[in-house]
Amino acid sequence: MATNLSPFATSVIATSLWNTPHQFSRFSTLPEKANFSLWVSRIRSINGARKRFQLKSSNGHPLDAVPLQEGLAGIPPAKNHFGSQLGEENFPISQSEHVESTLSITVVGASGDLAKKKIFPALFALYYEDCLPKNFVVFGYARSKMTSEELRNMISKTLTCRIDKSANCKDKMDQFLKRCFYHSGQYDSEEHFSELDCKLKEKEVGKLSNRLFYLSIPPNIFVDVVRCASLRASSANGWTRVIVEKPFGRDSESSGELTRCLKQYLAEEQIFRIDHYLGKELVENLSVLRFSNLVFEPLWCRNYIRNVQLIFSEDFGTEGRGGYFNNYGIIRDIMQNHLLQILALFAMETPVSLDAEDIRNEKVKVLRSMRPLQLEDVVVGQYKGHSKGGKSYPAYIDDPTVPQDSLTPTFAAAALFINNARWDGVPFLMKAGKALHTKRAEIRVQFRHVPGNLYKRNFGTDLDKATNELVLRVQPDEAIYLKINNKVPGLGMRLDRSDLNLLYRARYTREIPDAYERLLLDAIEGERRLFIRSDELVAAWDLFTPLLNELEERKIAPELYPYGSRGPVGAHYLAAKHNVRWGDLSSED
Ligand SMILES: NC(=O)C1=CN([C@@H]2O[C@H](COP(=O)(O)OP(=O)(O)OC[C@H]3O[C@@H](n4cnc5c(N)ncnc54)[C@H](OP(=O)(O)O)[C@@H]3O)[C@@H](O)[C@H]2O)C=CC1
Ligand SMILES: O=C1O[C@H](COP(=O)(O)O)[C@@H](O)[C@H](O)[C@H]1O
Repeated sequence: MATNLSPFATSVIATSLWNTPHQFSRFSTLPEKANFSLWVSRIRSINGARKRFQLKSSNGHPLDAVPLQEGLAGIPPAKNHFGSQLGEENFPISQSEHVESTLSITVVGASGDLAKKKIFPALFALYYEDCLPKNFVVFGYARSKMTSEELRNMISKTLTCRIDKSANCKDKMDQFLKRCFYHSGQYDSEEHFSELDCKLKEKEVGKLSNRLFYLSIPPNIFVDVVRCASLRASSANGWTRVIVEKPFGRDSESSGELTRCLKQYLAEEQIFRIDHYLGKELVENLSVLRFSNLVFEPLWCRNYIRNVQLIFSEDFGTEGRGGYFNNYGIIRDIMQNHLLQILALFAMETPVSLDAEDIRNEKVKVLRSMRPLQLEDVVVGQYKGHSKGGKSYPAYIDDPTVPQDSLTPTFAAAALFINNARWDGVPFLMKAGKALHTKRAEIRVQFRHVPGNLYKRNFGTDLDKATNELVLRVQPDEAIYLKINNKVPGLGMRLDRSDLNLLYRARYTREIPDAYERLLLDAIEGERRLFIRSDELVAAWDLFTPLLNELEERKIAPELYPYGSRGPVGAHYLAAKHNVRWGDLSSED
């Protein structure tokens, strides 16, 4: 198997083998080339090192990664770029065990919106929290002409200190910025990536180099960059990983093609497909809530849950991103990835362990059990211009980069079903929209009615409203609350609805880290739990592609809704068809 992969990919397989004894069976050819007993003794020494190493990734579970701050008891034997053989001559153990390591992070597309808004600030936050290794550098790479000093100026404007931790912040920023450099180059130029490689080597000299590339660029240039980086700028002696931003294709075919192309240069273990919703605190908490509290897990099935709602809404339009958005639409932008990932986490069976593969195995089973999506179970909408309080808000098609006759949905609602024993018949309703009345993301779980409820007549007419509802408010103002029925104090017997509320800002003074911090840290640590595996991606696209094709082939016109409204009325009919009332509509929310 390894012989068909690039040298870059082969070195990563070696890394995996090196770090996880159980993976020997998967890639059994590689250890045969090396001295097996030597491998085993190294693994033992790595395991020893792990015990001393304070893990900092988001999973409280032993990692596959080589500890970054230890001396290097875990250097993988590697092939060099010219394909020389794996083996001891490349990595004499006596040397490797004493070599210091360094981490080089290259943000490709450093001049762009995401890099400025999220990636550099997240890297700084990790530095500030002492989560980055002692030796690290950050390189920005893009076509824009800029000096390192200009890059520092640019990113210094977006770095912020935590409110709860502002001591020495200015000094820390200066120290961080000193570690940031820039290289201008074309995305398809091997020569320019060779130049980057030289600059990286200058910083890494004498150390074992681990390299992380963050592709913060439009998807049409992903493969060029991966090719150039893999051939010219991958690490010769440490690991090389690549974080890929969405979109991962626009349907099954293009996504498959992207995966195939990436895998010409990278092994699956090197690809970190990011879905930043998986890095959000409340999404992380979903599994904790369910698997560490006895009160929830027994209820987590069709017998007790009436429906589940996954809601995403933004109170602004596609401003500035119309060009990108028009080619994708809200279903590809939010539903096929962020909401579907949450659904899979919500609905999966208990994984064997917290290991990334165990969790992703369970998620993929859910995705593959989804009932094919029917057009009649989907509503699409597009926002139109609207004036309110003397202010006018644009229509989607007012964006100069969007064609006047665009049918691209900026809103969608869908009813999905999971064809398995746990969830048979339970509607999972998704709703995602831009330019709505509020900004919010939440998971709502509506429970069934209490059978033979003694207090039925004390609820008045609307029994539906009196069922329990569990809400995980992902953002803003993170909270988990459970709606319960209780007696109003007094001599009569009147029932009321109240919330048992875990409001994060009231419970914890600590600022919640941004999702990109968690995900970057995990990629650095080699923790793949929160990244999308290729089979998950296949299953996600297989679910949505037929629907997307049908919408496009039949030129389904989206229902127009005013900017700042609650979205198309059709979403309510869809919910009603499945006996559901959207939970985000009640007044107390
Ligand atoms: N922005 C966001 O909030 C989010 C973005 N993403 C994804 O992250 C990635 C980066 O997003 P974002 O920063 O907004 O993207 P940008 O459009 O800002 O592009 C990033 C950089 O790529 C270069 N670039 C832009 N267009 C092209 C092109 N057609 N050909 C070659 N190079 C180009 C530019 O750098 P230069 O000209 O200097 O080379 C630009 O600064 C995208 O894949 C996006 O889908 C995902 C989630 C949210
Ligand atoms: O991936 C995306 O997410 C953002 C919303 O992210 P959030 O963390 O601010 O909720 C969305 O605006 C964008 O369209 C989409 O590509």
